[in-house]
Amino acid sequence: MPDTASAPVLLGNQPGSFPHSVLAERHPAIIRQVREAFPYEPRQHRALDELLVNCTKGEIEPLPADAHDRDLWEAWGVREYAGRSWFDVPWLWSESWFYRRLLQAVGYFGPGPWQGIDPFRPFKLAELDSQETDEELAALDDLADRSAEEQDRALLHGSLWGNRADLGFRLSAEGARTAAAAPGLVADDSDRLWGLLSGAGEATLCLVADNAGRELVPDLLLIAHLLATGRIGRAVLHVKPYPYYVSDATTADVVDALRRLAGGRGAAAAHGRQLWSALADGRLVLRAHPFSSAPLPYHEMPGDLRAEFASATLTIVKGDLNYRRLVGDRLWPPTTDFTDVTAYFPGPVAALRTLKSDVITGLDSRMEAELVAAEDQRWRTSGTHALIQVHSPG
Ligand SMILES: O=P(O)(O)OC[C@@]1(O)O[C@H](CO)[C@@H](O)[C@@H]1O
Repeated sequence: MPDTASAPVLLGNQPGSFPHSVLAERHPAIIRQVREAFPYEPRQHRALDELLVNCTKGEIEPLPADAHDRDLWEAWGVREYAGRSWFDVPWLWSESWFYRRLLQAVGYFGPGPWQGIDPFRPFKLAELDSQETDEELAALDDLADRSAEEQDRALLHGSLWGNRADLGFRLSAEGARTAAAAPGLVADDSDRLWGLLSGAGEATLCLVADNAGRELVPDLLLIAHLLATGRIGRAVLHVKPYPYYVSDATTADVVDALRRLAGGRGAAAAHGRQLWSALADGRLVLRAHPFSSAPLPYHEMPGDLRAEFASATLTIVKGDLNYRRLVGDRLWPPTTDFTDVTAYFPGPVAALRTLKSDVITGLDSRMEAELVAAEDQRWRTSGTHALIQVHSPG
């Protein structure tokens, strides 16, 4: 890797920085919202009080001795980070740790009556039931008359811009999405993406999902379109093994999204039924790998996941957090070569992401200059810009 190894890992310890605001403001806001959304019992309120103090002023502590994933987390960093402030360890790590600890506080991992109750479900369902979702699904009916190229583009862009629908982001950036002065799409390798899916019907697509609701629905529609047009023969959809980053998709969210599609009208319902039978006959497969919610970059992925991505024709990695994990959560110079930072990835990979954190690679210098001139550094985190980047080894 040329100038890549030296870029600093993002920490949350700089007051005024975006990572610091996530730890100091977004996490307490999430605790408040979850507490208000559920009729929790006294022990959960106590645990949430403790978490609020611990995550803003305390130190990282080992998981309880009987936690099912204690050994995993010891290996993922607790052994190294225990006793340190949440603000002084990699930001990526602290954020994942927050969601793991929040689920523990509300009894998600059990045993007990609250086992498996997703603390973010009310927010996800509200979004899935919204009028915006109705409108997006109704728009599918007009797409059938368009050219194949227009359909490809519309469904790819639906999945890409669906990434703006991120509930955690909205908690701290409400109103921040003003129209962008500089171009919306800051890097666009979509021709290369379509080249990889040129379709003998035998291709396998791995799609590493990000958010549920208004992002997952267009992700599923993209998969349905690729299967229906023979661009792929099989899709593997990677979701999170447990609720994460407020709106990240789990298996339960896939089920809700498919019920929403199949229970609708017109083209949406047809796609829903198609996906339902693709699950039944194995053309669509779900995975909830523990590493999907690990606090580590993909560079450190375990062998079984590496083998799965190696065997795929293309892996599409969705969203901001997955981008941070794909390229490494570092303050790269924006013109750092995307190919260099993803050289470790075991097969062709495409990133589809709206920009919601400081991490960025693969820009050309003119684009960077244009963005800075128009918005100073706000383009990095405002969610008004997006990218499609592809790396295909060989
Ligand atoms: O992965 P997503 O849903 O696109 O975005 C996740 C996100 O909201 O969370 C992080 C801060 O908490 C940022 O990287 C990003 O803004």
